[in-house]
Amino acid sequence: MSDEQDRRGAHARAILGPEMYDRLSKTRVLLVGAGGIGCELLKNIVLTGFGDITLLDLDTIDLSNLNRQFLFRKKDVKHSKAMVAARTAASFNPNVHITPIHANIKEPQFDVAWFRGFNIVLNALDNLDARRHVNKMCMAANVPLVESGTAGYLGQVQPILKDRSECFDCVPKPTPKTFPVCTIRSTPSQPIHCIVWAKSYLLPQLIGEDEDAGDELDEAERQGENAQEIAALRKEALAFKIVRDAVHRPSKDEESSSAAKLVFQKVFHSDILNLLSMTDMWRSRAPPTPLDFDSIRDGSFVLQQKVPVENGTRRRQNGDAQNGNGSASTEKLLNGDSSSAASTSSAGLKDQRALSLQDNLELFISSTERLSARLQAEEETISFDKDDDDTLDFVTAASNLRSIAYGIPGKSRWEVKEMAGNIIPAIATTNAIIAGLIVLQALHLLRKAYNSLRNVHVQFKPSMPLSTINMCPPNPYCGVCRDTYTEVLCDPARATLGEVVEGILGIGEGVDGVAEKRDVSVFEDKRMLSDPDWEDNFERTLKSLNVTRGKFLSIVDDEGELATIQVAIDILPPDHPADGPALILPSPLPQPPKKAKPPPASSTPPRTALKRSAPDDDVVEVESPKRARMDRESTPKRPRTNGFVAVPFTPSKRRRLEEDGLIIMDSANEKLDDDEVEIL
Ligand SMILES: Nc1ncnc2c1ncn2[C@@H]1O[C@H](COP(=O)(O)OP(=O)(O)OP(=O)(O)O)[C@@H](O)[C@H]1O
Ligand SMILES: [Zn+2]
Repeated sequence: MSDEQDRRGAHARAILGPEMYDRLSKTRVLLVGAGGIGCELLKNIVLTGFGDITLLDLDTIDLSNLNRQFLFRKKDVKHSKAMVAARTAASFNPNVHITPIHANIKEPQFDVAWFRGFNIVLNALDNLDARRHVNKMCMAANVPLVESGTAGYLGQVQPILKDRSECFDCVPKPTPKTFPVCTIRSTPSQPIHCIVWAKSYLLPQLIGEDEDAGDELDEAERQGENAQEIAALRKEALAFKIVRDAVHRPSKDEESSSAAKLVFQKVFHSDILNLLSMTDMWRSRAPPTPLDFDSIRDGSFVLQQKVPVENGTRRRQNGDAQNGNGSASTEKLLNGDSSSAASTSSAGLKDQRALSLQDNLELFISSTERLSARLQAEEETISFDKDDDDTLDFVTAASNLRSIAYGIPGKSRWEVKEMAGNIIPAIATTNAIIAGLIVLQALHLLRKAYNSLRNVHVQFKPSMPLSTINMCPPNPYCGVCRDTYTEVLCDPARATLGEVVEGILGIGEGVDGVAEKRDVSVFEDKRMLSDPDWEDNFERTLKSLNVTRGKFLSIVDDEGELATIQVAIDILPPDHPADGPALILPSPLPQPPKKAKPPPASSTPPRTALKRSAPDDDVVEVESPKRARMDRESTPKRPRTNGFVAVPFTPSKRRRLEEDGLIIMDSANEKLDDDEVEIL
């Protein structure tokens, strides 16, 4: 060791002890995420002396990151986070080797074998999906993981070690705020309902990936779904196609606001008139008011209903603070006096300014025109991004217009950004504290000092900012870490599903001590690929079933006696002869233990556990003809809507809305599950 190296590491060596310090220089660590926590953590592990760091992030640097992601400078904006962070941090300690990767951790090349190449994984992510994925890969590869997260002043660090501690999925995560779709679709009563509508329903349908519903409806008709419903869906799909086409290809001759006008008249006028015709719906709630494009523009529009006044911006917006005349001024302002709104709020930032009805209409027109121009230029579809001004303006304007129609207070662009983007202001200090705690837990894991491991929480309590919880053993019903993990090396273009499944179960030719055939179902994620009475896919190659490198086949015991086997699909070694076998099975074959008996009916197992392993899980995606068969046989028919929602959703729309956290209720009387929150 050089003299400089010696001096540089003197403190870390004294604190960690020479043995641990020397080990760290050879420790291979994967750090996933180079954002708020990731930057702090990279600095920590570089200075502590972790010698071999792989840093992975999919994103590029945004201006808004610079206030806390201190490894980045203004000149780095739009460059890869992983690359820039690695370059900056490398200069802190020349003894450390950092490999930056600009990619999504879910990509297939980051398979189980790749994960196994690390001694420890540190998560510095910001979303559930990626966290779950890394957790599962670490369970499969049996690599210790430190999971972390912050939200404003709150933070959490969770060390995870297979078979010794709870994994990330042992405890079900609370579902993010959810809203019954009928509330979003027809009966909003809060600003957030209108924001969700604009962001998750209108915007995707207008400029997003909403595919042509025609084929889906044809299929639904063939499967005998209610004809009246299908007809209503077709009519609605056609009406929307006209406005969608207008935005994608506005006609050159007409005035430039014509596409925006078409959309406006459909969603804020015709659709509202339609809803009003369902008189039952408005017996116990205030009916909405249809808006009118031309009369709002020329200032002659008169809004019949009063919009309730909310504190803060709304009060200023309505001019009440100035003239103290509540409802009269509300009406005047909503009907178009935008100049007064602008002048009364001139003290605030532009984005915090309250918007009048006319302001919102103008913003709606201009943002629709901007989005339309982008669609005609090079972008095929555009999705919501809080940092994309055009989509944010559109959602701001559309949600406010809807709010006005329903007599709900409006929101400033600033507030819409916060609500639509689910933004909790990031606090640099919380990230720094959490990053320090991650290193402490990582050191316990590397030292195998398992009794010292703790879940640590940073809390908003000045008298006790940190609290710790002793490690809990895994949840015996967890559908992730209680599974048995194994791996096959194969050429997915040649290996068949049957060869893999029967090979893993020890059935068939060439296997010593032929095993008794067990009844199993096979899944890839939530797609069912076979069950004991339906093995048609056994002849098909993995590739043809889209089961490729990085994915898992789940072999589920139909009796529910044995743990599920998760088979990771990996590629053949590079020196494998081209004419060699298409499949290398693990040796010894996995021996799944007996599954823990489910708890009594009153204490239902965690939702996530059920979601992962239950063979009768809902199958939603239809990806192959085989799957269509599966869907027909096992998915109960959707009950008829009772007229509460004017037009039901096509299956793909339902799926997307559900992914956005919306619960689709087929009837107004349907009850939400315990872990779902209805925002009233
Ligand atoms: N699947 C993934 N693969 C790789 N990196 C990911 C993945 N998902 C999220 N990340 C990265 O994790 C990091 C999380 O950091 P952070 O929470 O500070 O988010 P941010 O996007 O930098 O900031 P903000 O969301 O507050 O604007 C981000 O840099 C993000 O790109
Ligand atoms: Zn678990």
